[in-house]
Amino acid sequence: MGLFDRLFGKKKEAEKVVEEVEVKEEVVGGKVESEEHSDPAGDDAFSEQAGELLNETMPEIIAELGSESSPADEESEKLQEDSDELEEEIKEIESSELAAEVVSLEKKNDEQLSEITAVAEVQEDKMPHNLEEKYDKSLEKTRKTFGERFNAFLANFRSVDEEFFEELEETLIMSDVGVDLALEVTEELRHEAKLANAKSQDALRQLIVEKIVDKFDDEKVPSDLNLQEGLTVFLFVGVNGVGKTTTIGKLAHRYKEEGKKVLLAAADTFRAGAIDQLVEWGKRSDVPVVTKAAGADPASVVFDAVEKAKTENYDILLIDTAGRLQNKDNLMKELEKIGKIIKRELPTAPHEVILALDATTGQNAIQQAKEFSAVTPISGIALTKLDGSAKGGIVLSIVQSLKIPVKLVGLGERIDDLADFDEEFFVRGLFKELI
Ligand SMILES: Nc1nc2c(ncn2[C@@H]2O[C@H](COP(=O)(O)OP(=O)(O)OP(=O)(O)O)[C@@H](O)[C@H]2O)c(=O)[nH]1
Repeated sequence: MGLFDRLFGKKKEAEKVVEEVEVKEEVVGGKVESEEHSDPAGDDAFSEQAGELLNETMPEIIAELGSESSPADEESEKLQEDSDELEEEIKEIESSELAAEVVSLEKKNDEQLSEITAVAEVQEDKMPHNLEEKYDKSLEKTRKTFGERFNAFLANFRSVDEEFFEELEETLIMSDVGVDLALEVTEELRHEAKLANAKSQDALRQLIVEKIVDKFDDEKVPSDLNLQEGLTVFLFVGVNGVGKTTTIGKLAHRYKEEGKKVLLAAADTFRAGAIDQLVEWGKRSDVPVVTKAAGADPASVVFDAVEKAKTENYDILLIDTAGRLQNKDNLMKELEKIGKIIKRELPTAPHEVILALDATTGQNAIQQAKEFSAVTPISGIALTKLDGSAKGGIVLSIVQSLKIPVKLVGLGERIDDLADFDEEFFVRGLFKELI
């Protein structure tokens, strides 16, 4: 292969042909030119010669151009092969890099998983494992606020005088124990020689807490739920958002777990969302829910539910109602109608009318309790969200001023975060750091 070919490859073949032809033409031309003057008659012969020459060389050139195994092709094939090899190599590198990346991602994933597991284990360790621990944990916020307020009051203590009692009264009211209880406790302490003789903050603290606990104990009303041998009907009332539906769901789960036959009734037909929410809780606890479309008469839902509960031998019927306090007359009429229907079907029912109150709302909850009590007799209170509240002291206030027992407490959002009220766990959880 000549230098030209090696340098410029097949692409230059055509140019080569053209050049060769030109060179030949030049030669031919030269002859023409040189013989033009001496032998014009030789032109034809020369043209003939040129033609012959062209005829001889062209097929060769064309053949060479058309040949499949031209050096240019070989070069190109080689290049192609090289490029294919390179591509293969790149692919190999890429796939090995990818594999390495996959391995490193998997490793990262494993590390993250084990981190999550470790965190979950720590959380699980922190989770209260028995009821007392649950109370203790739920009352953390209340205990802290209560304790801080109380200790701040005692830190200012100089002597047990009138100013001291006024401050004590104020501190107790601020701590959500309720005005009545605060006044009573303070009044009784005024006349106790023990307090007047107390010399240290610790002694004072102990005496005051003792007095609050004793008063609470004196006033307390039985807090056991009124369960029947046969069907027990619970009617739940309370304003929106206090945790009424959640409490029903948790209670459904509890009784279902105990092997009881449980039925729910969505008599809060005021909002479609409320019906859906109860249906959802029904699914979670695997218990049926009697429903009607939003806007239907709540009393008709109650009627269907009591009928079903009776004829199909249910043990527990939990009825959710709408708690519209905005219009007390309507609420009263609605609850009266529901009550009448229940009584007509089952004269001893409802066995419990539970008012759900949100512990985080403090004195507002007491106000709600007063308003509901004026509309319908309340047999017990479900105090929800005790775990998120710093105002758990209202339990004392509820018992003291309303004389309605707190029967259930919500200690979290999980399905099993509902407990019967336990006075001892509550008092210990509330005051343990003060004694
Ligand atoms: N932390 C905590 N959250 C609770 C508790 N009880 C209920 N909740 C939450 O409070 C919110 C309101 O609860 P619901 O059961 O929907 O309240 P409701 O009174 O039925 O409200 P409506 O359905 O609007 O009538 C939800 O996010 C619940 O998860 C509790 O004991 N602790």
